[in-house]
Amino acid sequence: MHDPRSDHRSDLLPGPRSGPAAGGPDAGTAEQLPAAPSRRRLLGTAGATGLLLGAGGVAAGYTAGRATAPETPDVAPLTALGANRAQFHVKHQPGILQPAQAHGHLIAFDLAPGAGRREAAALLRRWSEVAERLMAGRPAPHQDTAVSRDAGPSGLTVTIGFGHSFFGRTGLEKQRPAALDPLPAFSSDRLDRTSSDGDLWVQVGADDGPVAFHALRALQKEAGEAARVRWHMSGFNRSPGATARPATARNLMGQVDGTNNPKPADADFDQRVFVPAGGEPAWMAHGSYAVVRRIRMLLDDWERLPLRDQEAVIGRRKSDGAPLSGGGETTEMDLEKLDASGSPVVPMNAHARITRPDQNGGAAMLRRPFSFHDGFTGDGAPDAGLLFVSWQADPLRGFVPVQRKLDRGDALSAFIRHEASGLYAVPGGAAEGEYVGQALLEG
Ligand SMILES: C=CC1=C(C)c2cc3[nH]c(cc4nc(cc5[nH]c(cc1n2)c(C)c5CCC(=O)O)C(CCC(=O)O)=C4C)c(C)c3C=C
Ligand SMILES: [Fe+2]
Repeated sequence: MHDPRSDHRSDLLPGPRSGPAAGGPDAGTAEQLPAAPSRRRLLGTAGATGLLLGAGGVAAGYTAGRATAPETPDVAPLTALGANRAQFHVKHQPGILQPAQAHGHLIAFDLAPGAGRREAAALLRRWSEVAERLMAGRPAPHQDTAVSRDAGPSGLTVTIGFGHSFFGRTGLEKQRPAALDPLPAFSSDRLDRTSSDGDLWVQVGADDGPVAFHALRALQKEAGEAARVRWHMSGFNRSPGATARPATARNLMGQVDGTNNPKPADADFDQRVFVPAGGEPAWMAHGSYAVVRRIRMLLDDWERLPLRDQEAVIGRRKSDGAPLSGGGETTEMDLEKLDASGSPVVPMNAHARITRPDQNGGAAMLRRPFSFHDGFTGDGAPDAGLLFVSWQADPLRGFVPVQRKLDRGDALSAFIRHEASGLYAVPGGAAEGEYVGQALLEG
């Protein structure tokens, strides 16, 4: 029997392409609502009972490999993209292990004055219901706007986390994880506090723009009187199918970005990314900590840089992401290799050299970013860059040591600016009949 709680790869969906998070072939087995031909059969014969997809038994509380048809039996058959469905009731919340989708929204809320633990619990219950329904391709529970109708779930994921300030507002200080202590200040920070932090954080991703917007709007409306939007950012990635073969994503500087992400098949993947079952605090079992940074790219400066210099900044070739020491994209970087003049082929301040776990006491994180573009500044420069989202079991053993190192001498830092920051505790997935964060709010 395949136990979804013993193997997080059962949480994974296959994207139509590989992504920085799931690492392509390592993305694991997947479930999809059937694409066009088999969906016809689904609608004709299996609609009420659902269709068994993929192998596997059911661990108590979590969804097995079973998907039910969206409640729109009159619509035309879905494409593979539209039919792609992530499960809500899984060990790790959706939106961590799946390849980053084409459309993303990051949104933070503050609890309204007077709202406390009771209101927060009711809100998390409502958000969980919205997420579960929309991720299954069903309408929102209240006054659905039809924005995503006909599109299927399109790989929609909703991920919910708690910021440092949430615990004071709800009288749950004793439950606040030490790992949520504010990030240290970094010398390169240029942070706008109004678009940083927040009591609650939600990540929405989908491979269809209206599907992502629909979910974002439904969640915002369900916040009702309990919480108000503090900040919102939207981002994007390449659309599934846009490249001829699954390829690691490129960022807006044109670099192949995500090559050396930890892979779910790595022996230490879980240990690096997720809080273990017996970890502290208990309500964070199977959860993870998300570091969010809005990093503006100074693209005018970057694009003026000759290709050779751009490659030296990262330590990898721009064409295919291969290390400057030779080989292909996935070849191990040779840090010792010298050129004819005796200098390291991969410069000492190259970003891909100094971010490596072996240069940072083993510190590692799963990067699952979105690009952003929010127009142009007064001088015509694009307000564009990376919505950097990293996932780790402990930020003090993931993001913090690496960012400290980058702060001291990263060749990339001349071309980027950290403009907003957040750190959130993202609990494990909700079991069937439960809501996200229930163990915290009712524990
Ligand atoms: C503190 C963590 C990191 C920040 C902030 C960060 C910003 C950032 N990175 C790129 C582009 C690339 N990063 C690459 C590798 C890489 N970056 C980090 C961490 C941060 N990056 C890590 C841990 C790694 C992997 C190191 C390793 O194990 O080898 C690469 C190379 C390809 C890859 O492995 O992904 C690129 C390219 C940008 C543009 C950016 C801010 C805008
Ligand atoms: Fe990086």
